[in-house]
Amino acid sequence: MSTSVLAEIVEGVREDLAAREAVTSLDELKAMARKAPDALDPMPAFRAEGVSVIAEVKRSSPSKGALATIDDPASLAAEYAAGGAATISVLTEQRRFGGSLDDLRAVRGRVDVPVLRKDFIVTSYQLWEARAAGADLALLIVAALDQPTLVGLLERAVSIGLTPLVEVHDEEEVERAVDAGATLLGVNARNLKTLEVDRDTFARLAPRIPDGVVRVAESGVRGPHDVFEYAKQGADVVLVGETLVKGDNPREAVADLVAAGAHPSLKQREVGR
Ligand SMILES: O=C(O)c1ccccc1NCC(=O)[C@H](O)[C@H](O)COP(=O)(O)O
Repeated sequence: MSTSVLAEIVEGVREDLAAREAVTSLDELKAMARKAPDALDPMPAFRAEGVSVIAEVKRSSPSKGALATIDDPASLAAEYAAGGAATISVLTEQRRFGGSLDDLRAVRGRVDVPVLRKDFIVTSYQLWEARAAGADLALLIVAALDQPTLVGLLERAVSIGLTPLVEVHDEEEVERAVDAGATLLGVNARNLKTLEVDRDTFARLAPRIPDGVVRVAESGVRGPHDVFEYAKQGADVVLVGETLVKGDNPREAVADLVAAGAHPSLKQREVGR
């Protein structure tokens, strides 16, 4: 994917957003968000012993096309939670990932753990939408935002109770995320130009993330071995999509990842806490 494909995705997101804005005003959305149950804080679990797992509801992707037929996202999320997932990520982008806010609402209605809105968020309207749908976290992708917009969205997210997960792909973006005040920082191993996954990206960038910032390793986790490796490199959290939706026992698959991240030999690792 070239950067222009990211721009293409964001263009589609903006078109879909304009259609929703024509139906629901920002004031109406804010009123709905204020009626939502208080947001859950994912950070205590992320800072606890062992590596936390964010398990993703992912129907399809630009890199792989259709991944799985997910008839009941809430049941899938419930299986993830039963396996020990600390947070459920729901891809809500429709055109390339086949997701929706309906998926997020369904998941929210079923699980007790925090829920992440995973999307290409470019305006505060989408943050209010996330909160109104019951999300507890929202993704902010540094590559999709200029610095003032990143700072503004991060502050807005926090002010309405959402925990922002700030996603980076390279050294410069780490600096921008930290300058913006990120406390939960995701290193995505998927290169946005080629769509290829390079699992060494996390090891390269992790030393640049200050202590106290929670480090999330995103993308390309094939199984327990990758969780173990990311943990050794300092990951506090892993975010896993494809491997879980393509497997036949999501509860067991999540439990295996959680167990790998809690391996006794990891006790001495340095973590960004
Ligand atoms: O998954 C893609 O192809 C993709 C392409 C362009 C931008 C984002 C993309 N994925 C979003 C994600 O960050 C992943 O869904 C998430 O990290 C889980 O990755 P994986 O475990 O490799 O499915």
